[in-house]
Amino acid sequence: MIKIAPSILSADFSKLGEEIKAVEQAGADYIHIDVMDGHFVPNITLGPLVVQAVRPLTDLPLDVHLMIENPDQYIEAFANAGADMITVHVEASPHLHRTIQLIKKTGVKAGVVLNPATPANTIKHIIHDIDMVLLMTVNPGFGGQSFIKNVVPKIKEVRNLIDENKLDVEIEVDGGVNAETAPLCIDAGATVLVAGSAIYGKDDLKNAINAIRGV
Ligand SMILES: O=C(CO)[C@H](O)[C@H](O)COP(=O)(O)O
Ligand SMILES: [Fe+2]
Repeated sequence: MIKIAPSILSADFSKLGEEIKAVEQAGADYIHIDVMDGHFVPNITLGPLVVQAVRPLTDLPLDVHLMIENPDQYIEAFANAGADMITVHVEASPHLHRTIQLIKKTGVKAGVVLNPATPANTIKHIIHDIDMVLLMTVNPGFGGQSFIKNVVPKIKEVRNLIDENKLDVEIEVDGGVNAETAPLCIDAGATVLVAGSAIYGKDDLKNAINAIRGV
């Protein structure tokens, strides 16, 4: 079954609690939280305090996507705030193995994110150590951008890498995912789909989630 992770980046922050409960009731599997620092990406969003505030509002796993420089410095704070999985960008983590070990030491699931232009082979030597690969299908920094189709063959490459090694690693796709682009990701081997504008931009959240899931 394909999992859907609504991105709260597209939610109305003035009523974040209601927005999170609404997607949980509409069938979401994870809550995707986009952390941006204004350095690694040209936008600033939220930090551990918001994750801590969200934690008691839902039973769903909190999927924290760190788009920040020096992720090692903040991993413990996000884990303590209630993250269930933390993903870090390959491009922001020069000592990726160490960073993954730091995440695992806190007891949360660890994932690695690749920007659209970053090749699949950058995770070849870390794939045995992680729970999730997050493939960006937009350049990170903003919601509401268009899906970059040229990333689809990379989803297949990562799927092959995982299957060849008989690993239980999720492939998550993030950026421009909607009812039209989701089937491309699913056919290529993705198991978790992040969507912000294609869910929070719609009146009927349940229909929006089902349409992306392909139900
Ligand atoms: O990481 C992200 C942007 O950097 C967001 O998760 C992503 O953009 C979701 O928004 P949308 O579905 O509207 O593209
Ligand atoms: Fe994200």
